Amino acid sequence: MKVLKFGGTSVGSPDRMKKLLDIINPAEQQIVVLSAVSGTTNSLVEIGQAYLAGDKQKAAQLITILKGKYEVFIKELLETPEFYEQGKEVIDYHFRLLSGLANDLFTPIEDKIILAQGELLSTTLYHIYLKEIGVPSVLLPALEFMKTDEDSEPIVDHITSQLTPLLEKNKDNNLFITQGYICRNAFGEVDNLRRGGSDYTASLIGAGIRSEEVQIWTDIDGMHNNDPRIVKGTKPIAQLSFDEAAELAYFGAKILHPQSVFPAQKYKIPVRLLNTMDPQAAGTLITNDSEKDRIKSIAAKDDITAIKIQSSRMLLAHGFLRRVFEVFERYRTSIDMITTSEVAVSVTIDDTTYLGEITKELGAYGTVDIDVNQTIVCVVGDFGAEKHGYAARVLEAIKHIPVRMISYGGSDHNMSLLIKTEDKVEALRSLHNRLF
Ligand SMILES: Nc1ncnc2c1ncn2[C@@H]1O[C@H](COP(=O)(O)OP(=O)(O)O)[C@@H](O)[C@H]1O
Ligand SMILES: N[C@@H](CC(=O)OP(=O)(O)O)C(=O)O
Repeated sequence: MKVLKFGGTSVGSPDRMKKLLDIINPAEQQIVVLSAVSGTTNSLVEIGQAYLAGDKQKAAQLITILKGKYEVFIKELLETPEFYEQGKEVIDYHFRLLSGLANDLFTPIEDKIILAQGELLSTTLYHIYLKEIGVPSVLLPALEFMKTDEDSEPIVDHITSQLTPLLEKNKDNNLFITQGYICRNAFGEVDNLRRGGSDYTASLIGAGIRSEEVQIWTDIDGMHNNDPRIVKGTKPIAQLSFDEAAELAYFGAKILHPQSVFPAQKYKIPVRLLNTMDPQAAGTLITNDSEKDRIKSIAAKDDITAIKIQSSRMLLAHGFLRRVFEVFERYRTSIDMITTSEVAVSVTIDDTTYLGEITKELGAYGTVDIDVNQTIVCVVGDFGAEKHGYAARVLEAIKHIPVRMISYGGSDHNMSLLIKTEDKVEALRSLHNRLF
């Protein structure tokens, strides 16, 4: 069975939703994972923020605006009065729930319930649309099988044990629709897999049911060799290894949720990135194989903070780095890049929630310098220890840009450079012109 995920842009209008059937083949067994209609999750985030700030009036205004958009949406999606009424009831139910939260004590638990409404709406409305046009489908509630543990890690075995009987119960059906992004956490509360998490849902389901293939359908024909929002003339990459795709997704290629690669990689399930607007385009195939000896793509990740700890005590000392890293571990802050010299170590982080505490504790080991507004530019390809010339080509391409850190050799696929965010556009364009 294949798993097909359609992102917010692919279900972003009634017309787009209707066109999904050009891609979905109701004669073949498949699980279709839908995101929320584009823009919805952003609006839900704002509604939650208004409630958290105690501004019920603003929350009510935002709810009215969003509800208005859905009222227009179902008018175009559902043409017969009977199914339009069903759509209207669904909208009324979800928006009553959103408004009703004004009467509760508002905590992050209620906030997560708000965020879940986007995917619940899109999947239920699509299910009604399929009924209207006579295409049989089964709506699978993701909250029954998608679960995370105490460390917020999804539990693939839980998906297998909960989803398999649901599929078995409906084995005469071909088409299954379910929500991306949403899950239950270890306490049984409604939660989510973080922004952009529907890709992750698709990959987790793929792993859970040992699917033959996971397809991520979006608004572009696969992973491009640079960020198409910044650089002109980017091109799709036909094939990537799981490791290369993971590096690109983690370092900013928005087309793929960073964690979505791992479940597919673990269970060796091919992932295809495909374009809803051009279904015939080849897209990108992600498997264990990849074209060798080539620079594949460039990505960039903003909002990076660099921290340098300088200490003569580091000279010839063992255990220094462990003590430094323990500080980050205590504050559950992950490190992206590391470079060391004999008297200093520099690391980068993107989560600055505990920056103050971390800086204070690191102060016990040496002088601490912080640089904000940094960007990691990541060049991905196949350049293992035996290859030569790649680092030189990369550095030559950005020789006019100040580089704060360079990381090379951590894996065979990645060379990362830390630069000021203000230099990012020039760096991406210059690398593109020189490397491709
Ligand atoms: N290297 C890249 N290759 C392809 N798309 C990229 C890349 N970097 C950024 N993007 C952006 O990712 C967008 C698709 O991702 P996303 O917004 O998450 O889609 P969806 O709404 O379908 O989930 C594209 O429109 C493109 O602008
Ligand atoms: N709706 C969620 C989950 C998601 O994956 O969306 P998209 O597929 O549009 O990136 C979000 O906006 O974060």
